[in-house]
Amino acid sequence: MLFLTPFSETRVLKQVTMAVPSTPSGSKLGRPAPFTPRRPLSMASTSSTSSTDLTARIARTNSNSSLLSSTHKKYKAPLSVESRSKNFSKTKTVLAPVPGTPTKKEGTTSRPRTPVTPRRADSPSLLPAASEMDVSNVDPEQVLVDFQSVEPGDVSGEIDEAWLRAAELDHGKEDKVMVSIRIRPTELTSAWVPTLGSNTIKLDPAHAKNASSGNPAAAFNFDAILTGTPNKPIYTTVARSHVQAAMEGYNAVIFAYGQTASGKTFTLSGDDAEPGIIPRAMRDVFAFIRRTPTREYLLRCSYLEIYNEAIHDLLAPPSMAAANPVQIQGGSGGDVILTPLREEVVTSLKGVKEVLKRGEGNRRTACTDWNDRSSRSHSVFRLVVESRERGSGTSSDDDDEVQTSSPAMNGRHTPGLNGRQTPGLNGRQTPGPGGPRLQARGGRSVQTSVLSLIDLAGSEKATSDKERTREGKYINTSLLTLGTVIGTLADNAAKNKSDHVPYRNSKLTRMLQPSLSGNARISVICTINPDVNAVAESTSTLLFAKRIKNVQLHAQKKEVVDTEALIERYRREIEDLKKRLAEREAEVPVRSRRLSAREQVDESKAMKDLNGRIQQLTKLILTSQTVDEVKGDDSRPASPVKVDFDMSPYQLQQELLAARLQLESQATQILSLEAALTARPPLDANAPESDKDKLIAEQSKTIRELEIVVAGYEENLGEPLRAVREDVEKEWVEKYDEEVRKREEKERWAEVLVKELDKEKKSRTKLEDERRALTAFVSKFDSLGLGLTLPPSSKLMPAKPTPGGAAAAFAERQQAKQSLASSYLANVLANRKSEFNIEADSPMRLGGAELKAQPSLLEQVMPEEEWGVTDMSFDEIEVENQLLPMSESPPRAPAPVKFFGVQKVRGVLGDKENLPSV
Ligand SMILES: Nc1ncnc2c1ncn2[C@@H]1O[C@H](COP(=O)(O)OP(=O)(O)OP(=O)(O)O)[C@@H](O)[C@H]1O
Repeated sequence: MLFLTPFSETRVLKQVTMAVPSTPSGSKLGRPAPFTPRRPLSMASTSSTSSTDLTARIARTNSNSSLLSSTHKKYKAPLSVESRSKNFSKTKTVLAPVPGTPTKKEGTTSRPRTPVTPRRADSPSLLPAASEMDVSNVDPEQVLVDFQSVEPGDVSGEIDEAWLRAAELDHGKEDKVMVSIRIRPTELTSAWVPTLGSNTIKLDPAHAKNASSGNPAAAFNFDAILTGTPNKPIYTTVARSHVQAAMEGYNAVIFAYGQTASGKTFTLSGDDAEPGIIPRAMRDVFAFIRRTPTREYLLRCSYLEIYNEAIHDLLAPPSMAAANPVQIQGGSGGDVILTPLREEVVTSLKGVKEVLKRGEGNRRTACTDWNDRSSRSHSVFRLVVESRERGSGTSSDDDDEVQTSSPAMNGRHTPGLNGRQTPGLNGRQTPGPGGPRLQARGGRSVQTSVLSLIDLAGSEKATSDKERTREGKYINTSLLTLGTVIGTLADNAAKNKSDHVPYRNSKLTRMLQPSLSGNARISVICTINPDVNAVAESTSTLLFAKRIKNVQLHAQKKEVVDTEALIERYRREIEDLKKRLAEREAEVPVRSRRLSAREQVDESKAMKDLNGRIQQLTKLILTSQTVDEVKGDDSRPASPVKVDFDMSPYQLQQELLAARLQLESQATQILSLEAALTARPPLDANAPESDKDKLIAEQSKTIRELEIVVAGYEENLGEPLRAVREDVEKEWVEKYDEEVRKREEKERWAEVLVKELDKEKKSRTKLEDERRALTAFVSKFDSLGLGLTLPPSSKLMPAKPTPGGAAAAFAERQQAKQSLASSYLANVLANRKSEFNIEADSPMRLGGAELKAQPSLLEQVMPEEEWGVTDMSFDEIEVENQLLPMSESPPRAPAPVKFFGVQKVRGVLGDKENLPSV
């Protein structure tokens, strides 16, 4: 059995590496993997080892293995001569030195620089550009594995039936992470004291001073404390039950955690002599299939590594892997999708070995101060297990039968054998995440689970090599994040909290998110180096182990059912139930006579249950059909792998949108149905027809009564109220119209008035100007001694001039004229008022008092001194008044006065100078 690089190859590599230490690509094989000096290559290479030494070491190894937990006390290490010599035939130390004791090679100031093993250059034999077993190139139906196809040689000959039964009971028992400690054997003094019976480990008090953290005296308790070199007891104790769980449909994760050189890779991968958990798990997978004749399996492997926070596909050709680093995407239901990640279908143990060998060859390892072949990356080997009940071979299980009986599939479901094509393959080399899957069909559901086997890179102190130090930083950071995530999860579980878990802080934790969140069975093997100089690191590892023990799990099986078959099953059940119900109902009259009251109640309850179940199934059918309608041609609802990855992003978006709309309309439909259900009359669905008729009659009666009430209201109460309302409305409409009319009139009146006032203002201004001119003229006239006074009663007497007489006459005449104008205006206003029908008490009233309240310019009498005259001939006033055209508006009245006055003066003066022009 070869899972790792054959020794012969390693030896060649050793020579090449040592000859050309600084040119990794100088190897003919293109794989300058560093030689592990402490690992003997073969018996021939251990000539310095005496047979006495060898015997002693074998004895010690066996005693180590006896330190296993009680479950495996009787384990007998099956070490081959080769493996014994490999592990224990060194001249001085068997094991690699550990951190804290980096025994650098004597006489060398620095060890030969050993770069990290580059990704292997393409070797045609090992790295086909595209594997034929790549899942994108095969029809899943043609590569199924079942109990008949498993080669007898692929099955472990060491299966212990008793243990298997125990494992079956054990693997799903607890919703806790299984945590085991493996102490690497040492020839030096061990700082740790394991108590295997109670599965505890504590620090030897003599070395307590070396502990940097925690309580040095505290004993740690775990699920198993493991010692020794043999890997088989390790596998059976920490991994087998989880492998079994994965085969039964649960996700399972097994990982090794510990400081560098503590034995993680040895535990996971092992070597030829001591195959580790991965090869043993693969053997067990086929053993499980062989003893499960009821199911058929599709097995897909992937292998990746996380190096310096980048994910590399170890199964892809290096050039392709380097160009396309694997990305993590969020999938449905909290899953993560790794893409592009090659998955290879395996049908035999040989196939798995090839895949493992290829992946191992591409891993990055390097010589560090503590480990000659230290893993510089976290490696994850994943086996996706899809299984389905085997068809019985009857026509109902055949694909063709399913096709004809499943219209919803529209012929697009994966066909079976006979050379039919898996849809979407068509030579595609890079399928979407996961590629084609096993289809649920013929009523046979598909279970899917993932078994992840993880070899973490080891935590370490700074090394003497810059490149290694850089890697170490990435390694330590991601391990630190893992610790934080575990710590938070444990804390959340212990205190019933839901604090944010920083999964996204590293690729490792992001990838492990679905498992760490609980949907997986997890087994952790914490490896420790018992050397006294590594106490601090070992304590840290034990504290991590303690924390992860508290993480709560709740792994669920993932099963995809064939909806068509399910619906058919429901339909059959409904038919059956209806038949039973009808039979019971037919018996009711006869039986009810025989049954007691109590029995009758039970009988009715039983019938109610039957009816309830029928309804439930009908609902399930409706739901399933709706899902199928949404998916169109899909037989696997709720499975993300049904997306056609050939579709453009736009098409996908359209599909998504359509699905969302469909969902929304369904949600609305559900709401309205629920509302209808709530509003439904409270009649039991099982009630006899007579009860239903009674209820309907009652409701009809109620409706009629309500109708009468409504009609009565109309007749008795409604009509008078309506009449009153109409009267009131009519009355108020009239009043309202009247008010509107009045208001409009008043507005018109106001407009006229404003115009009149405007006119008056203009004429007054004009008059004022004239008056000033005349005043000036009269004053001048008087100053010349030409003023005259007319005797009050004698019209015939000639005028006798007196000083200031003209001014006085003028003032008098002006006053008379003003009073005349005022009375004229009052007349006009009064006429207009009656014309516009303005009431005496109307607020719009502008004539009379209001008009007087606003003193007219005509009424403002010029002060006496301005005029300079106080007297004016009555005749003149009279004449002047006679000349006033009463029919005209007042502003025009002063014009003749002015004209008269000036003419008269001119007549007297005979067109003398200084008369103002007008
Ligand atoms: N239980 C064991 N019995 C015998 N040899 C062991 C055991 N554990 C580890 N070794 C040896 O110790 C050396 C270092 O082990 P390994 O490479 O597995 O350590 P590691 O923890 O994976 O280190 P790193 O993190 O640096 O990769 C190897 O030579 C391995 O063979």
